[in-house]
Amino acid sequence: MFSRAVKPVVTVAIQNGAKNFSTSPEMLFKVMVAGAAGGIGQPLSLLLKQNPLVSNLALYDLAPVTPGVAVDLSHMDTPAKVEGFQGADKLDSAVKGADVVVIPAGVPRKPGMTRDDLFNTNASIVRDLAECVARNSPKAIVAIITNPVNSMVPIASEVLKKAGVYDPNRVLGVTTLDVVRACSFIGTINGVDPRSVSIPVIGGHSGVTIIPLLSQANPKPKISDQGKIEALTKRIQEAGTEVVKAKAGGGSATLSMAWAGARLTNAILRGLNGESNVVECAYVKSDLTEATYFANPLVFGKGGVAKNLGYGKLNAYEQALLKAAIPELKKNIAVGEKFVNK
Ligand SMILES: NC(=O)C1=CN([C@@H]2O[C@H](COP(=O)(O)OP(=O)(O)OC[C@H]3O[C@@H](n4cnc5c(N)ncnc54)[C@H](O)[C@@H]3O)[C@@H](O)[C@H]2O)C=CC1
Ligand SMILES: O=C([O-])CC(=O)C(=O)O
Repeated sequence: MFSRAVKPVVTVAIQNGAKNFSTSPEMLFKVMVAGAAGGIGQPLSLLLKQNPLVSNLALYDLAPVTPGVAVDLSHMDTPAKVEGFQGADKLDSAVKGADVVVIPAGVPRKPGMTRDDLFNTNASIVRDLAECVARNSPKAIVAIITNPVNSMVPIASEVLKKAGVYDPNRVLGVTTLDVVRACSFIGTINGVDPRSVSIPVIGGHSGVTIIPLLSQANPKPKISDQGKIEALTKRIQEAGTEVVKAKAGGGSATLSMAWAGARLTNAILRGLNGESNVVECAYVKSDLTEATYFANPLVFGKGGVAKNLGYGKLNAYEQALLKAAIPELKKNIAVGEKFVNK
């Protein structure tokens, strides 16, 4: 049975996707990965096994290879204790005591599909996982990677609401890959290290709902004309499809997603650990726009989302992008809520 470890204060360096930084971990946390044997789940678990804030890594999946993935990772000479949980009858034990539940369980796209085409298969997977969180670890922070993210977060939220344990600060949709891509593309354009780039990407995680705020990028992309700004925006919005096409039927982004997922999980853990000024974008319950869930920069703290930083000033082009995104987001949210409340 898991019990949370408390470690003496030491200074360690953590590789956080974009940035190197130091922290003093006092608390260590249990992270559960649902879908841990998959294309995202395996490299995500590999990255989480290296995180000094993780004491216990629970790897849950339906796939028969799951116990083997856990044994494989357990041989890494890092402190996190790894346990594998294969099959639905092991789900409750996997979730029990989890501080963070990361969900990349579900089917990915093939060429020609939209993320919404995954709804019918993935909705019940996320619903069942959220029910398990409500039963076993209602205070866990739930980070949902499974697509369509715009609808999956409302599903998990409605399930937790029904169970009477919903805390909007603890349920997030993972949009970090959009930020990672924007930083990567701007880094290339500007000829700088992409780790030195920061940019908010707001809205949601599909097509027109992905809104990179290039006007707020630091440094700004070295592009003079509006046509090129629009082309870069489009590339970020369609980057998932770029990978789906390149993999030609072999799935969607897995490695860059694992990197992005590890980055967001690390931000969540740093917040839980009491570090201040930990900021990442994620898709959460929101009253900033007419869409009741919305992604933008958030401060993470001991209870998950500590502060919503909003999205600042948009230029005319970005305002038009936002206008186009809202009806789509509202539709995606309604579909998710209806699935639980039908
Ligand atoms: N939020 C984002 O930015 C991104 C989201 N995704 C999404 O992540 C999801 C996973 O993608 P991949 O890892 O490439 O797929 P995959 O098919 O390689 O892996 C999915 C894993 O989930 C497992 N699984 C299925 N049903 C399950 C259940 N009920 N409980 C536990 N595990 C279950 C499968 O056995 C498999 O191991 C997809 O829905 C994909 O669209 C992918 C890339 C980026
Ligand atoms: O495009 C997909 O289906 C997977 C995904 O969400 C992404 O890569 O952004």
